[in-house]
Amino acid sequence: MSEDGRVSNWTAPAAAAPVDATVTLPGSKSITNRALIIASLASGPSTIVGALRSRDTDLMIDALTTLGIEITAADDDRTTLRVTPAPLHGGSVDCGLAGTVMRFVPPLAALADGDVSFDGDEQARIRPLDTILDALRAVGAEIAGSALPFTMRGTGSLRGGSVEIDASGSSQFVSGLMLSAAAFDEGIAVHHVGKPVPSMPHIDMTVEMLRRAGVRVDTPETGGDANTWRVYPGPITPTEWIIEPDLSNATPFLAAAAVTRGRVRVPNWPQSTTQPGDVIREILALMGARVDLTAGILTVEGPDTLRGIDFDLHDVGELTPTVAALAALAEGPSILRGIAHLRGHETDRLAALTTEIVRLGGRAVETDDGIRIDPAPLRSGTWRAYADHRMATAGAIVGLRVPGVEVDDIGTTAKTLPGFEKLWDAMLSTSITSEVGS
Ligand SMILES: O=C(O)C1=C[C@@H](OP(=O)(O)O)[C@@H](O)[C@H](O)C1
Ligand SMILES: C=C(OP(=O)(O)O)C(=O)O
Repeated sequence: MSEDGRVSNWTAPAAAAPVDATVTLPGSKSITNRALIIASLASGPSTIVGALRSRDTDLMIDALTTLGIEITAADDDRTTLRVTPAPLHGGSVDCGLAGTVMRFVPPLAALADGDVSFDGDEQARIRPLDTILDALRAVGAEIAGSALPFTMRGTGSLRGGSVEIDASGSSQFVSGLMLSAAAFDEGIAVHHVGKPVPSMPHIDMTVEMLRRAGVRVDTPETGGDANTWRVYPGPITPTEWIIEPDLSNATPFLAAAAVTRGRVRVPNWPQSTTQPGDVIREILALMGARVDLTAGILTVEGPDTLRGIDFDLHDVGELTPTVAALAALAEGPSILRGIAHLRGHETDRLAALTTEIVRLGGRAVETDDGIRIDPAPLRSGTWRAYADHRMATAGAIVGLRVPGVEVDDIGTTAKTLPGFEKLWDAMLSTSITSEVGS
């Protein structure tokens, strides 16, 4: 759905020629929403430069503002934000379909003086949440409910302490607990038990950003305890956050080069990063593309023959829809593994991807922990997005090579990349520099 609530059908443009474009991406959702939480609990005002403005980040801004934080955008630039902390009070939070809002805000809301009610989109109500709410209860919070909608009965402080959780369903349980924990009386020690935690780079991102703001954090690597992350109580330093471009959102554009024998350049690609999107370089190279990162510009050139891939995406599950679209257009079989937890993303992504690939004549089957995709000619038809921004962009990739693919709800890309269609059209309109703005 688009921001104004309309469902918008969109015929994905087929590439008449190899794409040749430079695409500048807006800021990272994950870094922006972490910066907003950390800045809200800091000991003074912080600045965020290059913030993503999208449904997920605007929901985060609204949530924090509702609880008392002052967040203002620069007059001439919506992506520059000033965040001024204030005592937190009760309110009502709309999580939309944003995992980062529904998992990162409740720990902060436990510090509010008053009730904070949470709700979200219908699909958000079935996303896993009880793990983090149970953890908050175990460290002193009073909460009515165990999924959306629920109410946090804030008392102005939270004890904190040690808690054991099974975070195999989402890394966001660990990140959410850590992000606000410096403001808990005893900080927090999160001990994970269960199958491996997915999306570890996102936990690394949390740790790195907390440390940048002066928070003391122990990890399994630095603290000595396997599967335990510890955040010590203490002040959070006001910080100037410079947000990297969203590398996961870059992947459909890079895929466009890979499937059209074209060339796409993405400037401002970080030399080192905790964003999982960086792994697209390895994936595209394995599929046969030429990948080069020089002077901050990532260039991908598509191969004559796109190879299938056997890849464990457990750490970088966010990339699955893009990789599945690539695999559906590849010459050989692909196996995408390690991603059972994607059944709890915006939609059940394993079911959604296999259904949509098969609907267009492709060969895809769900496995216990992923998808197997075999080469088959695809035909025109409707590609359903299931209110999932990355399903929508996966349909756009397929449509580059299969004329007549209609994405039923391209507006859902506004979750993290408003203006996606404009940017996609600009990429296709030849070798030009295209930018999506605020
Ligand atoms: O912490 C984050 O910013 C995210 C963590 C990951 O969640 P899961 O661990 O639930 O996959 C990722 O898929 C999501 O898009 C963003
Ligand atoms: C899983 C995703 O989002 P969320 O932050 O809502 O979990 C995603 O963006 O791929």
